[in-house]
Amino acid sequence: MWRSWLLKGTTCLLQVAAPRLLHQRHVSSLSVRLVTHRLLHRTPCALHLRVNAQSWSRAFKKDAKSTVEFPTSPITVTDIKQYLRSKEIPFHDGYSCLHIPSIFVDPSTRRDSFSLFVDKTTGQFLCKDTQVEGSWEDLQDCLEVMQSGEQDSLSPHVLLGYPESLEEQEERERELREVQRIWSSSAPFADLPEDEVQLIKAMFQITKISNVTLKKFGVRLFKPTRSLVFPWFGGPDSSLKGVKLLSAQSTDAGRVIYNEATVPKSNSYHNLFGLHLVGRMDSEVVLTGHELDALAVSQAAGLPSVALPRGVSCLPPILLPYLEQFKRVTLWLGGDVLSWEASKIFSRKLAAHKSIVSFKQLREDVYGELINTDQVAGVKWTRFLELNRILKGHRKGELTVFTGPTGSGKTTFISEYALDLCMQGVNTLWGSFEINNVRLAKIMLTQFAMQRLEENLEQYDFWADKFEELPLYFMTFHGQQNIKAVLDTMQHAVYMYDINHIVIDNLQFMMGQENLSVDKFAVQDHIIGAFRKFATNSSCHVTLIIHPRKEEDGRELQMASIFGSAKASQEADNVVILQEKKLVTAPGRRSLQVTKNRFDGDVGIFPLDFIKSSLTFSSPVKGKLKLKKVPPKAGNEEEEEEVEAVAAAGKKAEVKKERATKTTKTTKTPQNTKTPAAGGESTKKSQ
Ligand SMILES: Nc1ncnc2c1ncn2[C@@H]1O[C@H](COP(=O)(O)OP(=O)(O)OP(=O)(O)O)[C@@H](O)[C@H]1O
Repeated sequence: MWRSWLLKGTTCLLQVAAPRLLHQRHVSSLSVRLVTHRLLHRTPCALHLRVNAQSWSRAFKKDAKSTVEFPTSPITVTDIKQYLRSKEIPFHDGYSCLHIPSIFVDPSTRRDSFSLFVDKTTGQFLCKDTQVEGSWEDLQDCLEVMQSGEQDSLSPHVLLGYPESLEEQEERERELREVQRIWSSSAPFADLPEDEVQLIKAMFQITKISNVTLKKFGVRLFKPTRSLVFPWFGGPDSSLKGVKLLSAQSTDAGRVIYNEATVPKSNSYHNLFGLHLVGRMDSEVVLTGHELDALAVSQAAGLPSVALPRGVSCLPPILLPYLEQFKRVTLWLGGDVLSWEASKIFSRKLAAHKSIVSFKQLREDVYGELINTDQVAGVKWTRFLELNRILKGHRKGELTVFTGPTGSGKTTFISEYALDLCMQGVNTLWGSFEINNVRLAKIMLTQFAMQRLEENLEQYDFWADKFEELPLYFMTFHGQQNIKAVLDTMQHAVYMYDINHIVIDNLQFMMGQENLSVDKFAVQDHIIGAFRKFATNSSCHVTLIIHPRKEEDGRELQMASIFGSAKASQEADNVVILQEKKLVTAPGRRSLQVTKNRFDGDVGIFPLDFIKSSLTFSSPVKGKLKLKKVPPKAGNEEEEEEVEAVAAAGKKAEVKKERATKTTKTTKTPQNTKTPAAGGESTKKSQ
């Protein structure tokens, strides 16, 4: 029964998959709507984690965390090929990488002659034999050094130009010890009594997964927290590099909540779970969003299967070399719209042609949209319910133009608006040209913690640790910028981090570099048009803040206050205005007006009250709070429950405080309130 479902799903998908283009890999999305849910009777938890370019395993250079630099010399595959030819380096043209002989392995001991992979989009390289990785510039330097010294190979340590700081080294060693500690205190399923095995399987809704499959993938049980432990074996010696812990908890409402935690931390957890089981000659693989799905596929279909480290949220390019050997990659990510969209984005990265589609491909997408109308409407805000009522949600590929009077709080509002989405897993990139990233991050952190951290400095690390987990990146630009440089950076970030939302604050900072002999509004129209095109082509939402071109005292802003021509207003999918009515009785009172909504045409306006202490515009959440749980740490289940309870109490106190500040300024929020992500963020639920 089980197997027949799987095969049915496979066949169905293969019928709708794109006709194979010459030299192209077959990338298909399995119709999980038909399969996975029934297969395991469970829906894996959503992953809301961040990946950045840091690699735990790399022995050298680390990127500045969460900042996206302008790629100094955007590279093309033609440039890379030309360079390699000029150096007489042979290469194979792969799907997403060029393969060259590794220069870090002595030619006489090379196991695989083409084990160094150069990413066709970024030029970044990875040697699979030695794990050495670096930028295109690094590779060129290495090749120059090698050829000028007439050497056959280089030491893998040649790139140790950026030694780890003592702190980094200590952190890495601490993590390694933690990995070993968890692993050695975890039990293989074969060593557990059968009744306990059954209980655990029921908890994770994997009763059909056999002990043999669990053993094959090395899955163990960490008894103190009853978490499943998924190992990360990597490197040339397939050694243990990290672990992922998955725990399941039942709620009073009878739902199951899955939490996961990784060591090392999520931003350097680059594991394709199950990769160590893939043979060198395998030419087909199923790529799943969750470890348990990889087990199910392997058991039911007997196909090599690997799981992404962070589910559908991203496919880090650093993993692409490991997928190069496969002629067919089947994406099995989930049946919801988010997963469908991720499948499309990932398949582009894996080689599907960007500009050719047939209705055969579209047909499944159209069907998906028809049966998932709510998800098609986009990610809902948890702090701005009125915005959901009007705009229905935040959708990929759209352009939102946002304006408001000078100094009215545009940046402050959009910061909270974007933070809300980011807290729900929308990978977000900020281009803040007016205020620097430290100030912006401070505003966001205050909004995240919903309190003045200046007065609660002892809580700083707690909130900063949680904040660091958000999939949030910042461009490092400041002041006037050239639009092309900004667009190149955006493109790079979408490729590297699967960015879904880009905020540009604000358009005026791109105007200065353009040709001023041309009409100013023509320039503005041109820039809006460029962002529009980017949003559509990259399936990424762009929120563009624009200063109004004219403000008249006492008069509300309208669409015509922003745009130079009707053409520009046509480009935007949504137009949102922060209206400011200066009332003596309520000086902070603003209204948010939606004057254009291409999705379903609904427009409207609603009031916003500003809470100065937390820099938030969202209305305090009424009733019982739903709070996100802290990812489990070994042995702290009790503490976790306590944290939740304290969090709820802390939040109530905060709301009370806001009311109380009107009469007195002496009330303080409780000290040492270990509040996890608050602000009405809903608990991750299994569906
Ligand atoms: N509703 C409000 N009431 C009072 N102060 C506010 C309100 N919203 C924001 N502020 C404060 O006003 C200042 C300016 O806010 P912000 O920088 O967000 O405005 P802006 O519209 O982006 O400004 P600009 O027009 O210069 O780009 C900040 O100190 C912010 O904390």
